Amino acid sequence: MIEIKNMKKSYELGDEIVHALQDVSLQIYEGDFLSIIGPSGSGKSTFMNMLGCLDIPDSGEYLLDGKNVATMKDIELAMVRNVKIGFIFQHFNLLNKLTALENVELPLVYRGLGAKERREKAAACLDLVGLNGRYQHLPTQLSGGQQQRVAIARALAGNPSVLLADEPTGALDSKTSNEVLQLLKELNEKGHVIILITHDLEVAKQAKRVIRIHDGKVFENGGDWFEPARIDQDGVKEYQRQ
Ligand SMILES: Nc1ncnc2c1ncn2[C@@H]1O[C@H](COP(=O)(O)OP(=O)(O)OP(=O)(O)O)[C@@H](O)[C@H]1O
Repeated sequence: MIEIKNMKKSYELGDEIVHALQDVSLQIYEGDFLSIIGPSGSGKSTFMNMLGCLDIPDSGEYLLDGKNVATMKDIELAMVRNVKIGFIFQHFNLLNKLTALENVELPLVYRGLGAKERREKAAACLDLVGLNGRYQHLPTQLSGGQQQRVAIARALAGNPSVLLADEPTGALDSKTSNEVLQLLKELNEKGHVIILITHDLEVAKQAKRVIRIHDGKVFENGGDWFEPARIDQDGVKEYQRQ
């Protein structure tokens, strides 16, 4: 469903060139649930921006459902983003003056859906994430976990094939984090591809596949990553596929 081939992205900073993504190749399949883990500065945000069609690489290919995203113009990118990808953020990014239902409806307004259809879809998405009975609550009247559920419902509203979650549990306590991760697992079982970006190994381990990013290069786990003795921030070489 997603195929990334030899993707490169550099930033110029004065005289220095930062190679944020170095020849990254990755396949993401129907039904996948993968996490991307890496320390600060490793290239996670850069990679997420590419995966979310928020930025374009310097070179390489990005095929989404067989279409080469890397060559699309801004307007096409915006369309792909709107239809194919649902975004979930660490700090929820809800509008505080709108109710839960109105927040979830918002992306559907941009799609030109009528009010009744919007309301029904938004309500169905809130039901799906376990928030029936909370339609009229404002974000400030909801717990952090409930706010993240609203944000997940909003991401689901447009029925995207991919959910791209950037540190979705970063602002939550561990119990609530587990509930949100459980919800993401259930959504994956229902057929959504989930890409979870995190710096937390315990969170990353919940996914079916774990991709480690380090100095702009990606490594996939070879199955023996998770022995405790081998887990440390600097042990990336140990984790490379043999
Ligand atoms: N706009 C930019 N201009 C110059 N350098 C940049 C820019 N954006 C990112 N970089 C550099 O590219 C590298 C990768 O950054 P990136 O933000 O992707 O890392 P990250 O893994 O998301 O880090 P964090 O977890 O701290 O957010 C870093 O060395 C960073 O300093």
